[in-house]
Amino acid sequence: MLEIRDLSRWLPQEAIELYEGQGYNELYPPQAQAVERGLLEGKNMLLALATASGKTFLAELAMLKAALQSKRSLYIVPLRALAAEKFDSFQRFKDLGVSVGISTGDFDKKDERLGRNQIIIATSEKADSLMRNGASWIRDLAVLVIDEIHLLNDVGRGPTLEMTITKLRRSNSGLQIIGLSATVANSRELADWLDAELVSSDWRPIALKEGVICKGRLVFSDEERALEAKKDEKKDESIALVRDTLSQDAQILIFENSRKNAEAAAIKLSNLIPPDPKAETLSESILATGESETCHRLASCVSRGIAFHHAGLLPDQRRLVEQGFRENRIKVIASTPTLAAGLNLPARRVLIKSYRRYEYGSGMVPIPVIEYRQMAGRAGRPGLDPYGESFLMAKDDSEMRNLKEHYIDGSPEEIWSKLASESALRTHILSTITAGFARTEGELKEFIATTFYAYQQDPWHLDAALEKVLAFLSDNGMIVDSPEGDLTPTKLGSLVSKLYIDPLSAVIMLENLAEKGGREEKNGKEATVRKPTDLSLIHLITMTPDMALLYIQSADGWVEEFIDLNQSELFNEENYDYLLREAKTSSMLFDWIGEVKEELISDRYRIGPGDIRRSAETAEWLMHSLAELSKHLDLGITYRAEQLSVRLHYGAGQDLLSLLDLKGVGRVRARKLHQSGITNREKLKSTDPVEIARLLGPKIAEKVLLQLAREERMDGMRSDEAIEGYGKDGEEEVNGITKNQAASEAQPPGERPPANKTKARRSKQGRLP
Ligand SMILES: Nc1ncnc2c1ncn2[C@@H]1O[C@H](COP(=O)(O)OP(=O)(O)OP(=O)(O)O)[C@@H](O)[C@H]1O
Repeated sequence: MLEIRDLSRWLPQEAIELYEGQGYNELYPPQAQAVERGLLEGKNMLLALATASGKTFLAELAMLKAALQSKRSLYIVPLRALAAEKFDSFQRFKDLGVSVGISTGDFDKKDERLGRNQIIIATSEKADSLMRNGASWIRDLAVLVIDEIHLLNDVGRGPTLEMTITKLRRSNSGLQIIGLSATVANSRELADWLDAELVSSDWRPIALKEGVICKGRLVFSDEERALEAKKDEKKDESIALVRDTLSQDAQILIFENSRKNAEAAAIKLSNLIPPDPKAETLSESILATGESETCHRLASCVSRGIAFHHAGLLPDQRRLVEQGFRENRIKVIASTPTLAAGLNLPARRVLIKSYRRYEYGSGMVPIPVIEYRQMAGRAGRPGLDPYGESFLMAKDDSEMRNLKEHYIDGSPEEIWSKLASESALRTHILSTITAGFARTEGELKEFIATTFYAYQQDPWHLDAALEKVLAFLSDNGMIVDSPEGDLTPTKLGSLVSKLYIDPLSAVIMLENLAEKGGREEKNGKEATVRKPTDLSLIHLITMTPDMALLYIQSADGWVEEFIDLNQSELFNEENYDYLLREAKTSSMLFDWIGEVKEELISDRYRIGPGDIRRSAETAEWLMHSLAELSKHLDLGITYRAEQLSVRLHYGAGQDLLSLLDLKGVGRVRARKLHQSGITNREKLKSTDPVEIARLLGPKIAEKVLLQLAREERMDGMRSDEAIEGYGKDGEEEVNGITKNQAASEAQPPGERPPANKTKARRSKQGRLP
């Protein structure tokens, strides 16, 4: 047994007291094992432990020890929501004099200042982009923590994570790597790749009883209980389970396999429970986040202590639901599996309503055991529950036996590197070359040989793909590939890598712009050479593999009409199915910048407000990239594309641009000012503060006036940082428009709906090398 105070060998008394103050007395057995195996002596560690078994605490110890020796740590997480959760949690280290930074935003920034912190939290995409953009501190790390490292197995996120780890290991000598993982079948292999000690265990601080609900029974391996169901609950036993849970004054998380089912389940359950005064204020806070139908539905459920949770919600809405559940104001959450991915949100009970999930191209498929465990492992709140219970649902005894055998008694799967995909290689090979990790083909192969992919399987599989990717990069002017095997990045290659876009996206943008301009000559016809319109530029970015497109549904007949009407503004897309999806997505983005109300967009395109924001963020980032490409290649659309990028950020019209980057003034308030004749900043500065307060309300008005006063003072002496990257070609300064500084949360590709699918479709179009 190892007590917290025994850690004084490595950590100062204040750190020990901080944990003791939180109620920690002794280390959990796997934690003690990790310390005994050298966690605090700089050893690399792979901690393959059960959900909620205290992995983060071990990472904290290693990072604190480094910080107190003035060394820096990087903590990589898969999701922005998780980054925010860790950032909030690590704030308590401030009392020890340890500063914590977070970076999840713009992909083409160096974020040099972040290096002043001793602990830095970033998503894997952001860490990758920081390396591409040459942040110096990222080559001076003592500890690297990789949360959810088993995501190396994920087609979307895995390759970026794998390349980021490989590069960080190469550029930081003496780096201590700590991988936090779910239990996986080949954890030994992963540990060996990392040169790490393996601590693997199923130990949990709270016992977990795993069962199956079948025909009115709760069946566990050692006992069986009857589930009391009312007559009308026989068809849906989940209702009986929720009622039973609520009668014990406990909370339950229900995992559904689609957003629709999650919402339907919450609505159905909320009809069973009377309004709860404790949840009323929370419901009001949710209503204040938006006006969409989804928001109203959520607020109505929450008023009865029930919620749904999925990626179609706005981040604020998700946060309120999570917080409400932690504070026990919400008793039931019906969620898609997003909630299982690492958020610290335990409940007494977990119900996995369907073990099947829809997968594009394969139909309904059973979820992996790893995923089942992540969901089931949310059951049981340390210190609060005597034990946790999780349930699967079976329609008959045979299904029950299968579920028991496969999920409850079965072993988790192995994880496999997903690096070999051509689209992943295209972007990562370019960044490997531009960031100086490989200057020749030989060095590139040597670099690849240090990846998890090469550790698991013979890298010759990669050779053919590598050749193709190098040919693509060289044919498209991103690298110079000499006959001697030297690989030199071009200016274009470096720019594309720094912008953090798929090289194929850049090629699609550049080829289409060139074609449009040259159409007259190319076809030998009397066609007018048109200047791309705003819609053209929006369509152009939706043609790239970096943009996740909306799907076409049966009610979308209008999209064909949209295409016919706007034919002259759309670029040439050979595949009609893609054209339909691109047109639908472009139309949605066009509505967004045309200030169409969010709830109308939600209804028209049948997407959640969270989806609108995510699409807009991705579009903003791609449009900014287009502007940068234009700036460097003199394409003549820099100014327009940059303005469009800002409009995509705010979802607002061109005429509001000079008002939009005032903090607290969104598109609605900016329009209000504009309609009252205050059409720009100068006019705002000369408006009577009383009038501003009347239009914006006193609080926002005060904020705005303060900003204006600060601006006056700063006039003429804007800091270099504030205008970084701007005014380089003179264009940007025409209207005094400043950089959209608020656009700091561009969407990491890993959080978009499966980019690999969008990428795959491009190869079908024959655009790949
Ligand atoms: N030794 C300990 N004594 C008391 N509480 C602890 C101890 N270690 C961790 N905890 C608490 O247990 C909870 C779960 O810990 P933690 O979040 O570190 O688990 P995890 O394994 O990282 O979870 P996840 O699988 O969700 O990533 C936290 O509330 C944490 O404060």
